[in-house]
Amino acid sequence: MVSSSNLGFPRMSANRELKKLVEAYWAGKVDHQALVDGAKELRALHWKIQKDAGIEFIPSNDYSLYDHVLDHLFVFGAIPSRYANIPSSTDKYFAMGRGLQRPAEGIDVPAMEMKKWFDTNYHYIVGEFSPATKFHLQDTKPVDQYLEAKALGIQTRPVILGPVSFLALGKESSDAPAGFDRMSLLDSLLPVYVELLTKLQAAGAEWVQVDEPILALDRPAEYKAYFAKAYTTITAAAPQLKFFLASYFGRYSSNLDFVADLPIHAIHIDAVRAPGDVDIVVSRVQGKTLKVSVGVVNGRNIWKNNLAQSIETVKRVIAAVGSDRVIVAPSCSLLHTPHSLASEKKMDAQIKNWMAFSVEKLHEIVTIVKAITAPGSVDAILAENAHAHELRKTSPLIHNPEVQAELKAIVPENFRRQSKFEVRAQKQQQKLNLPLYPTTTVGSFPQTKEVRVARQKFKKGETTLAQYNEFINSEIQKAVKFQEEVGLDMLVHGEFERNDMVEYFGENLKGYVFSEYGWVQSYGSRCVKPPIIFGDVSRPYAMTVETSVYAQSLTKLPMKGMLTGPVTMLQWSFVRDDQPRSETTYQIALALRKEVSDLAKAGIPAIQIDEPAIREGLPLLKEDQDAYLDWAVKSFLLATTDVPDETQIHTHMCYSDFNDIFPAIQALDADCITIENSKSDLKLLRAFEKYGYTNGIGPGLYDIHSPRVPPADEMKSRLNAINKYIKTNLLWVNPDCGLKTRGWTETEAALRNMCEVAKQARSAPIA
Ligand SMILES: CN1c2c(nc(N)[nH]c2=O)NC[C@@H]1CNc1ccc(C(=O)N[C@@H](CCC(=O)N[C@@H](CCC(=O)N[C@@H](CCC(=O)O)C(=O)O)C(=O)O)C(=O)O)cc1
Ligand SMILES: N[C@@H](CCS)C(=O)O
Ligand SMILES: [Zn+2]
Repeated sequence: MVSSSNLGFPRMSANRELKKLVEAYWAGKVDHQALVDGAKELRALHWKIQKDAGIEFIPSNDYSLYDHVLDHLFVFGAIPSRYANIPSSTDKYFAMGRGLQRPAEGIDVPAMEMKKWFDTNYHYIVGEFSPATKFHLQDTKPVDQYLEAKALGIQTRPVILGPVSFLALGKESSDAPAGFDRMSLLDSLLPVYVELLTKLQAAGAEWVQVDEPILALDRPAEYKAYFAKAYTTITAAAPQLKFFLASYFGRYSSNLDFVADLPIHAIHIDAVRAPGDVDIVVSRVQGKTLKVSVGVVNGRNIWKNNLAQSIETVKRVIAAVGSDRVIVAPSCSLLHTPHSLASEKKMDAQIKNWMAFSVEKLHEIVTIVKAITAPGSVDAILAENAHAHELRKTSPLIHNPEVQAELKAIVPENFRRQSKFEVRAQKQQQKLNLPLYPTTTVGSFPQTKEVRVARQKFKKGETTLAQYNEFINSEIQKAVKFQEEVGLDMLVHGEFERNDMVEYFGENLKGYVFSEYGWVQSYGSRCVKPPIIFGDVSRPYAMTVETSVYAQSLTKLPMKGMLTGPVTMLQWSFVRDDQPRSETTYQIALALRKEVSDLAKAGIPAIQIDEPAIREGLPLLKEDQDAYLDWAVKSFLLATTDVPDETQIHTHMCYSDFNDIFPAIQALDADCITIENSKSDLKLLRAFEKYGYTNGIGPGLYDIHSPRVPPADEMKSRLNAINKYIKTNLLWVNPDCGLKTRGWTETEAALRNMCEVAKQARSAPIA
């Protein structure tokens, strides 16, 4: 009989309980036992939600206090030596994720690198591997959490990151010898997987979900052998366990040639991103016994499933392989969608009726199964679902003829600045008169509790708009004064008025709605609340001009306006699924073009249009990438080119590997790009040199995700290293990213060090 399954449940819970718990632990407000007990309670609640919804295959070990890749590094003992002398195991775990500075104990370790999890806004911790890496099972979290659920009467399917993805998603550590390939560690890693799987088998697990999302990427030929070796070894070692292999976020593509022949018991298809894979996989598994998990419910978006369509897809698979071999599932883990719609009391009821968050998605999965196993039993739900889809399709809320007309009127000149960079740079320097190694920041200053509480009070109606604005203006005044004092050359207003760099604009643009509780984990305890694009996007009023003009009025130094770029606005929102992503992005770009132009007209000399998500949005398979880069670059250009040469356009990118999109970065033609760099081991800079990047560039001098204050010497040697690759006249000095997650004390110490480093560099500039 066809069965229902989930691949992973969001960890934060309905009101970000996990975030609050972990942060309370870090702040010393609760002890270790409270952390352990609190997390256990949340897991129990989440298992119960899934069981009550009627899900048969419920995941365990999908839960994590920080990140599931970090959990695996910890479980397999892949802990870099710099963390060795942190005595407590929990502190060590968190230090790997976020760094730790305890001068009294002689502890000062930066965090490990974070990277985007495929094309999502979730960040994972990047493993570091060298010939010295010695794997051992140093923690049994997957077994412990399986037993925890079992004790509650819930048989779960533990989720583990597969051995090939585990290594592939890491990197060679900086002390690894040249030519060392981390995949060569597979042989020494497999025995530890075997040990873990044997323990899971002994504990009573029937199935294990092995995630190998690396299969959604183009893989070199060697991967066939890696997978064959890994899966022959681990399946043979735990013969009573059934292996559910999951890849998601895209097509198996040519990887299917070897995946279908692995000795596994079920294979998952992301039927939302890769609908074509359904028939391809089905034909490849004909004559075999393995089950097919059909991921028809979208784990990456919040729209209601088209149940009739999904039922048809599942029935097609059943017809081909038989109902006993079919599993209905979300397309990927539900980690990337918010907890439940039930908490949303303020959202427009019509639009809310088009949506499903994680809990509702579980019910969709079960409804699809019931529609097949007990025909007629869910007819009312199916009718309601069809009606909601019909209403959405024909809703006047969605379409705006003015926006459509503006899109049609775009001409090629709208994608070009007036002059080339060299000409613009001269005019800008005449106006700005910046020193060599000009210092700046990426935009945000600490979003303190005070700022957030002030916004919360205003939103609740406890303070007036005038009071809120007065508060924000006083924060801007403090930030401007602070920047002048520490010696920065180009200032920012600090982004205090923004809850988030995307959500804020979503709240101001037409065509968007936003949720109250639609939180999604971004990294560690940090969450984002992606706004929801439901219709044509337009700008009803200038969104940032007043604030930037106010900030500029407080100083003689140049002020940088601050906007979020069109691709990032798209990528970090839940987007409409009824038109191509490119079309939605052009709509956002048109709205931003008006804002950029208004800022320039208001006398703001520099405008930064952040595009941190441009690399994240890159399609996973090479054959799809050029088309994306074409519209992504054009969208940025559309947003940024309606300004005179004298206006300096900045952009900013972070937390991705940018090497493979270099030509596109150059094509953005920004006057300056500030880019996350401090943990990139100079790889990024080599690419800037290799591709002969011609415009201004500010590679980050320090990591901003850790409370650790970078010593001046550390930044000085980083700047010297950078200067070997980037010409001095193009070089800017700045942190990796915005400072919103930092406190003022460490921000001041770090920026003072940074400005001092720039000052010293000016006294002996490298030609
Ligand atoms: C640059 N990054 C961003 C990404 N995606 C985005 N959408 N935005 C980004 O900035 N992706 C890549 C990186 C990820 N980095 C970060 C960095 C920091 C955060 C973060 O700090 N998130 C906050 C939530 C931010 C927010 O929306 N705050 C609201 C609501 C505040 C709140 O919780 N209020 C409390 C009351 C106040 C209090 O007691 O503190 C409440 O409602 O209970 C606001 O400021 O108004 C986080 O806390 O996780 C995310 C990604
Ligand atoms: N301007 C934003 C960019 C973050 S990627 C900030 O400073 O927070
Ligand atoms: Zn950034």
